[in-house]
Amino acid sequence: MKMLVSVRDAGEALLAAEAGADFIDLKEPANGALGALALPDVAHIVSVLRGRQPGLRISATVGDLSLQQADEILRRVERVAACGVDYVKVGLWPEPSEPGLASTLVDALAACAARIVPVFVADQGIDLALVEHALASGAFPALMVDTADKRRGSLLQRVPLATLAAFVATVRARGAMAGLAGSLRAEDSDALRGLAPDFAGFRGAVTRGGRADALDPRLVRLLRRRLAAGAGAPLAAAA
Ligand SMILES: O=C[C@H](O)COP(=O)(O)O
Repeated sequence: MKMLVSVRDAGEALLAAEAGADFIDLKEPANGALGALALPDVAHIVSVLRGRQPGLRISATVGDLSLQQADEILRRVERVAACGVDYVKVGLWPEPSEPGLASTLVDALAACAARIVPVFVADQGIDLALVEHALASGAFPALMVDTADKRRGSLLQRVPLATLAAFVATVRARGAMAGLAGSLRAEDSDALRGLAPDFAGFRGAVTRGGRADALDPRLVRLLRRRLAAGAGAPLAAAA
């Protein structure tokens, strides 16, 4: 299982890469689950990483935007992609009062030239029909799950494991990568290995004082070991 780590600047990006992150995800964690960085900052981090860690895959987000802001999302997709990232992450926030909006946005994203990773915001569960709809386009290299409310615990406690397993199986069956995130902790490693997504994403778990705090590379290394190893890799190793 690969590891995605969210970072807010070039210093954190290099620390995360050196500590074993496979995907470097550019975002401002203080601005929400998919908080966006300023475009010049995204371009700067990309150029630093390409110079020092050329093989690394880099994603960046368009920000926490609702489904009603589809035009703004599409504009930002183009601008973020132009910064040179490999993937642009776009959140799909549930909108029960307007059920067609999400699939309309998915269709518009599928038509974009950029490599987009739709992120299913799963605080109220996962719409597996929408997942299937996104996969049917064949346009997305990866699909992710994440949570918006970071105070309410790990994704693995908030969404039934059977639903997460169905998400992973459905995505992988169509040849895309499946990613899981949402306040995941080192303690979730065993369950994550059982679910076997292509990658798991972290921010809060690689900080000491909450996801807006600075990244601690020792925690990235700990997670790297816990995700790779069987049960029993010592939790205290990063202390
Ligand atoms: O993309 C992944 C997220 O940044 C994960 O953040 P989190 O671990 O604080 O939920």
